[in-house]
Amino acid sequence: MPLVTGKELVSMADKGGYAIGAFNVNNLEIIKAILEAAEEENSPAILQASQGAIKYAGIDFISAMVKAAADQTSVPLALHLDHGTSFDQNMECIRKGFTSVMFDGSKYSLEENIKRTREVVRVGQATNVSVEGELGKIAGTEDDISVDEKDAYMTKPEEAKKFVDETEVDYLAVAIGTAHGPYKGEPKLDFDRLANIKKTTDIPLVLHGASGVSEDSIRKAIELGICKVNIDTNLRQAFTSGLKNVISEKPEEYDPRKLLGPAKDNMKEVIKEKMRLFGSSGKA
Ligand SMILES: O=C(CO)COP(=O)(O)O
Ligand SMILES: O=C[C@H](O)COP(=O)(O)O
Ligand SMILES: [Zn+2]
Ligand SMILES: [Zn+2]
Repeated sequence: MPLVTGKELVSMADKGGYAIGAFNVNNLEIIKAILEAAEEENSPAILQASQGAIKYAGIDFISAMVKAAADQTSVPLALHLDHGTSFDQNMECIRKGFTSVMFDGSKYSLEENIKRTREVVRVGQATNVSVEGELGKIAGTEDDISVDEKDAYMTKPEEAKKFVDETEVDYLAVAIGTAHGPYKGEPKLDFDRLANIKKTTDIPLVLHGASGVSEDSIRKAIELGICKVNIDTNLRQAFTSGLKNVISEKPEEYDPRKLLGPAKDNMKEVIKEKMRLFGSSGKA
């Protein structure tokens, strides 16, 4: 079926008490892994393109591949821009068929973030494309942030209310203790903060940096209002370990399809596990 909006999927999850997996895509094999997982689990899914994906594959290529893939699929899928950096990039993605975008204004002051995010939301509302905003800073695990800084980076519930009211974003990415990339230990999430943000904003919330967060913490975060869970690192790890295995088992193999196929299948299994954990399996 044709791509659906992100809001359609995420709002249903919000009402149903589950979350939609938003998986980062960079190439054909990753797109296929998500598609096959979604079909086999009868699950909706969001495919998202990061800044790195745009540099690697390009907006046109990603958009064409994902649209073609969705047309062959019987479950609802959305195509989302992950951590969009500028108004222009958001507009290009809207023009090229993305059904959801993100303006990440987390590096700006609250007022500036509101102003810039609002501009994107206005176009999103006019074109029926969903918009995600980010408040608080979701850093990388390698960013070496002190405990004090961590606290300052977290999303403040009262600011979240103002941000959501004034921008009218469809969903909000919150900083509650997760970070992008592989964790050294187990991250501790600030569940009280999450519950407060949900209470004051009452909109679908997004968890970034969810790879490596324990299953219990993910379940609890979903119970408290997370409706979109972003996963990239765990997919990369699954693909690469699958690839390494097949290369070591068949060192003479020279056909890329015979190396990338098993890597894709390994990634697919991880995606299916995530769909079951998020509760989106059977919800297509
Ligand atoms: O938040 C993400 C993409 O926006 C993904 O984070 P991870 O790579 O930590 O899973
Ligand atoms: O948001 C972070 C994602 O893991 C994407 O990272 P990337 O820009 O290296 O593709
Ligand atoms: Zn960010
Ligand atoms: Zn992210």
